[in-house]
Amino acid sequence: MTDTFIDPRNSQQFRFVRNTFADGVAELVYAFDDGPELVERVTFPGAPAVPPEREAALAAALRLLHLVAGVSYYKAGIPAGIVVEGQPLDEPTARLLDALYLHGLAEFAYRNRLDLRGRIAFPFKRHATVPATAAGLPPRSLLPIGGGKDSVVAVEAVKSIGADATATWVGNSPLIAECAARTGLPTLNISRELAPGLFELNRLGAWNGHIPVTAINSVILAVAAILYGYDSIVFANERSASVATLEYDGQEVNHQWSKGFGFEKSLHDYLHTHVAADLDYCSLLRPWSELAVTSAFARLGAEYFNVFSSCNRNFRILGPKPADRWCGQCPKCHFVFLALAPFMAKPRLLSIFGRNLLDDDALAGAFDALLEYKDHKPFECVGEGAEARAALAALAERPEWREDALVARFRTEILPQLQPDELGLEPWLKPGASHLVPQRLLGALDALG
Ligand SMILES: CC(=O)N[C@H]1[C@@H](OP(=O)(O)OP(=O)(O)OC[C@H]2O[C@@H](n3ccc(=O)[nH]c3=O)[C@H](O)[C@@H]2O)O[C@H](CO)[C@@H](O)[C@@H]1O[C@H](C)C(=O)N[C@@H](C)C(=O)N[C@@H](CCC(=O)O)C(=O)O
Ligand SMILES: Nc1ncnc2c1ncn2[C@@H]1O[C@H](COP(=O)(O)OP(=O)(O)OP(=O)(O)O)[C@@H](O)[C@H]1O
Repeated sequence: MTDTFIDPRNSQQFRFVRNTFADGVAELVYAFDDGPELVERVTFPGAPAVPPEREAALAAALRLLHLVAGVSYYKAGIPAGIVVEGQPLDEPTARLLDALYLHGLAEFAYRNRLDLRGRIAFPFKRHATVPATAAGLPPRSLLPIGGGKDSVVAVEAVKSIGADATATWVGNSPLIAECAARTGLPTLNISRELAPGLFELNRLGAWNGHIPVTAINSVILAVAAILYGYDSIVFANERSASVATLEYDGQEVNHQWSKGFGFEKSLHDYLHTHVAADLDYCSLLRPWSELAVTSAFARLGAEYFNVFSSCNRNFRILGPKPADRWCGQCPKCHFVFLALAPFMAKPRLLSIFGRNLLDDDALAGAFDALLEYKDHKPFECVGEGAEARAALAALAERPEWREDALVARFRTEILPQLQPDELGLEPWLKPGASHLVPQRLLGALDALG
């Protein structure tokens, strides 16, 4: 092993070296060729010793975490070779990872003009895997909190049926901590420290870009569920997250790929067969569009209006964070402002954002992209173009909004080009059929209807 980093774009192999777990700290170790080790640490506070019937599940969840979290490091070099030290993977594990790395890095590949098709192939040995058994997990849920409207809506729905649940988040965001405290639920904060070597590799000119962070958070929560004893992990990923940002050269690029239903179903099934038969993974908001979620948030979220934020710039590890909770400049701020506007009193919305984003001519291009007018949807966690158009069409009819610069522009320039029967708000408020919410929590799903 050498001790100096070189540009990983010249490497031949990405190696999953080992993972260890002691005193509540998981160490996930990677390397390019025989270069320095990259060590990510995830700390589970006050982790108890697991009972014997959960040991196999914990080992399987930690191994999966090692494999999934590797995507942050693999992307730095994308070498042709992938080596997994230790016990060979079985075919279903390799397939899960192939899909995650290919689709979860699709935006990264598109923006760096790379083609990862045919390049990512996790090695596996064909052998029969003994299916995971039940780990004796008690009936309580981990509710991930992201600081924004989606998790608030899911939390309030779960609270409404009195289910036993813990508000959980990964990382050290004070904003998320404040939202979690506001839920009134018990809380669990898991720390995650990326390998410092990744930033050194970035300085050396490594490939860089977006990664499927929800997949990583999901598997961190799977480890937590086994460790602390929870039978379900209940995310707040809406239906709209499954819709691609753009398509090119016969493939879809979805900024939110690991928030989509395809990944949810794959991980749900994998956890049952390979980790613990009694561990459920689902998204409570899966049947709902972004507009249905903002409508529910306007109804259920008043307690959070002065603490929540959907602006992802708050959650940077390195880059500058906004002075206020909403930067007002990113697509996420623009979309959430627009999606809340039909459901919230205008003065309330302006007090949350500090200004009227729809009365700012300079933002015309930004809102056009949200509408998929002259541009594709931005690479951000935003709803479908059609729901953005429905929201603006609704505002165009409201006296308090219709004269604001961008609403007036929409009325005169864009609306005449659209089909009136495709602009209704109501269809967006109806649930879709697909979800994986377990029986015990179905009442929470009903609470949103
Ligand atoms: C907060 C954020 O949006 N960050 C994205 C941004 O990174 P930036 O350089 O501006 O800041 P940092 O977050 O401090 O990242 C520093 C470097 O570390 C890499 N990195 C970070 C976390 C991680 O888990 N793995 C990593 O490798 C990162 O690449 C930087 O080099 O731009 C980056 C490049 O496009 C994005 O990768 C950063 O995104 C974060 C991983 C992140 O947490 N983003 C979520 C807010 C996010 O995008 N969520 C999506 C869900 C996507 C999914 O499929 O799960 C969403 O809400 O739609
Ligand atoms: N740091 C985190 N730790 C654990 N879960 C997270 C974290 N960040 C986001 N999540 C979860 O990932 C899912 C997607 O995040 P997303 O940012 O869309 O949700 P949100 O912050 O609740 O709402 P918004 O769309 O308003 O930002 C949600 O279930 C959220 O709780």
